Amino acid sequence: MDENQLKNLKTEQERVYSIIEEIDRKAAKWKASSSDVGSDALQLRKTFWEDVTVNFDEADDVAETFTSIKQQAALLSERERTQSQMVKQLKTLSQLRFSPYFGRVDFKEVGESEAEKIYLGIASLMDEQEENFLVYDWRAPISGLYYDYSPGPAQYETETETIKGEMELKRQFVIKGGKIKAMFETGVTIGDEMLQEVLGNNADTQMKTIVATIQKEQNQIIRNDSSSLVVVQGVAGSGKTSAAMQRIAYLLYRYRNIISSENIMLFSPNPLFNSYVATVLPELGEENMQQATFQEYLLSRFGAEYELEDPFEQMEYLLAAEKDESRQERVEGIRFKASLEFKGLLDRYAERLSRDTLVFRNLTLKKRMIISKHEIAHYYDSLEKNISIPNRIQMVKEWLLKELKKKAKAEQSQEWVEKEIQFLDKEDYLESYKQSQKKQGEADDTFHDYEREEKWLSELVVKRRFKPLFNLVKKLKFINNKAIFINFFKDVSIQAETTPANWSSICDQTVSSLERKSIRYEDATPFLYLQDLIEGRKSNTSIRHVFIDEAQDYTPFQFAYIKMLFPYSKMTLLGDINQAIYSGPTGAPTIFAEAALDFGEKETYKLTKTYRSTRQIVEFTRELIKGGNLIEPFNRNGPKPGIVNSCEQIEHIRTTIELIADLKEKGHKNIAIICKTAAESKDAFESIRESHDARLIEKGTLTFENGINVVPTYLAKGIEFDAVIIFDSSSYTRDEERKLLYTACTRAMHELYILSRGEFSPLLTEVDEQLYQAI
Ligand SMILES: Nc1ncnc2c1ncn2[C@@H]1O[C@H](COP(=O)(O)OP(=O)(O)OP(=O)(O)O)[C@@H](O)[C@H]1O
Repeated sequence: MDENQLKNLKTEQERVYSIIEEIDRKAAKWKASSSDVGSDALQLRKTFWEDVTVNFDEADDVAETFTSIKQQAALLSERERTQSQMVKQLKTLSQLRFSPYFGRVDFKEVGESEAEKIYLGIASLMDEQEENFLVYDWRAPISGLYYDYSPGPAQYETETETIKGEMELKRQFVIKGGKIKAMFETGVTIGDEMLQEVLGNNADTQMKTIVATIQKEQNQIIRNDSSSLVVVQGVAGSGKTSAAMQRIAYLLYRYRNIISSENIMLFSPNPLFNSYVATVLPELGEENMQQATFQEYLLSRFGAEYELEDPFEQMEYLLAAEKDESRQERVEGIRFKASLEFKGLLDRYAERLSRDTLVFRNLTLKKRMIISKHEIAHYYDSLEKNISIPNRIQMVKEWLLKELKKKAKAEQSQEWVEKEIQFLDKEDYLESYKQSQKKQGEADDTFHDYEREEKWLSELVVKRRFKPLFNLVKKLKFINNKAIFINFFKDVSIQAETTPANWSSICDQTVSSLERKSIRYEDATPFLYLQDLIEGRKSNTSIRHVFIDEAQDYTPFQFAYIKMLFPYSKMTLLGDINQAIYSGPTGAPTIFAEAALDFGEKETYKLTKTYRSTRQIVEFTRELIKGGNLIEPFNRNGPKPGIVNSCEQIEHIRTTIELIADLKEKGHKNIAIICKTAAESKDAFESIRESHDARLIEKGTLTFENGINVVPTYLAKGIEFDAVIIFDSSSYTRDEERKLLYTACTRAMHELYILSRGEFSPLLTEVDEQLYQAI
């Protein structure tokens, strides 16, 4: 370091110290007022009832009591809210105290004589007078300069105008515990040195924030606030998930008075992924968004009534099943059912249904018919055909509720009711007595006590018995959606141009599985779509922004359905067509099909630079896919991938065990043995468990832990490991398994090894031998 650099470092460190002093001053002040608010809230809770005027004597008094309670509750909740905001602010202050900022730009605005020094951190910090920013939030408009420009002419947008000027300096810091550990002047891209340092670290079971090193092209995605649909097609490891997480943080900041974390929804690829990204937003001082897998949504809709296949089971079938006629039919079915043409067929069918009748279910009680499906159909058919199906359904519902009430009343005199009264609890008798006493005071006193109680009890018995029926009707379960869906497949006359030639066999397959109450993954979304066309579903208005990660795994049909569920939401899709492991074995269209993305204002971004893996791993993995030469590695070095071609089973296991020991020895904390299927994973796990403390990851697993994880590819999606061992390349033989192998290999950050239990995969034979080491 030369003298000048030393001087700069000293000045910057002094500034850090002065910032920490300010943070401490603020923290002390806030702590004091937070404990005031805290004790206020505590006191309020303690004395809640003392300050409330409680009087139930007259109607007016009751109203007054109610208002008084409401006021007191509002006061308490306001204090509690302030208190929780203060706790949050104190937490942010303590994060800032550890590392107040990571970047600085000196920007001289046109017309100004001096450049302003802009320091960027995870949150803003004002000076004591609350006049000047000591640190700018990385999401503030002015902070855009840091991500988008190198020293020279630069500009940023505020809500109303473009501010132009000259960037005189751009500097990066690594500050830990209030000490500057490193400081670089940076050029066009944000510090290679800093990225080297970040990316060279061990993989973690939790994703990290990247705010200090966001790249220009990622920044555009993060800060796009004009498009209704943002589509990111980025290669493996290009920072799609990272960009999504920082984008959420950005939107929460940019629209902080309009949206909060509850208004943002992230569809993630598997339950493990939820925990993988769980700490990113809290690290940035924000709360986590809503998060679910699409399968979780489907399950919540189908409930326990059906056996619902998940995408993993579907894939396991496709990978393992013999290539016979039945598999071929299923493949063609999956392909067609993924398409918008198929959705069009369901629309046509629903249109036809609106002129026809629907299929209903009998309403029965203990096998006794209460209202038959024919009666329901009769009422439904009597309604005007030009009323929409969902509206007619609502009318049927109202009618059924009334009918049920009548039936329930008539039921009270039945013999079974009297019998059942004898089995009621003591509490019920007591309650009937109380009710009867209450009634005694009222005008009509035609009953004797006994009769009054008896009446009340028989009402109770019938009400309890009828309750499930009322619930069923309220949930529209009187519609036989399964039969309506089956009828669609039975009527093969409804066809599109793209309907496969063997459509009628596909339909037979579908019907037979539906009749067993088993819903295949490819049928789940179409089933719900048709159900929603019939029942009419209230769209979700609270979600304002939907993110879909690993978007390539969604079909155009599923995306259209998601759009229907969230009609008022903006969407951000992030995916990589080369990792489309579900559509790989079937050739089904993905969300990236042009028609699927026909959507208002759309912006598409392509990310071709990859950050996760070393240059050597990227140079190897990109050979596995078509068009891989466009993938640009980040220049970080490591050993070339190793390929071990062992044939014997015993030798294969011995090599795996030794390799894991080697990787552990080298200090890798997070090692994955990636397998093609769940069965292979089990097998691999059994083979190594005696020698190594490993963990088998299955679809029910909720978190990754550091150590040795044995995992099928589809559960390793979106996640990364220090070192990856592909357990058996010989199981990837078909071209359609290319994406699966590519996805598995691209999980590696520092080291990649490929083992084979027999001949190594033909998909690897085309790879240039220079790019790997044969071991
Ligand atoms: N700008 C950046 N600064 C620092 N690290 C980055 C940056 N961009 C990406 N990374 C790192 O690269 C790795 C891959 O990022 P991420 O998982 O977001 O990529 P992805 O495109 O979603 O990958 P995949 O599609 O393979 O799952 C992560 O370790 C992430 O922290």
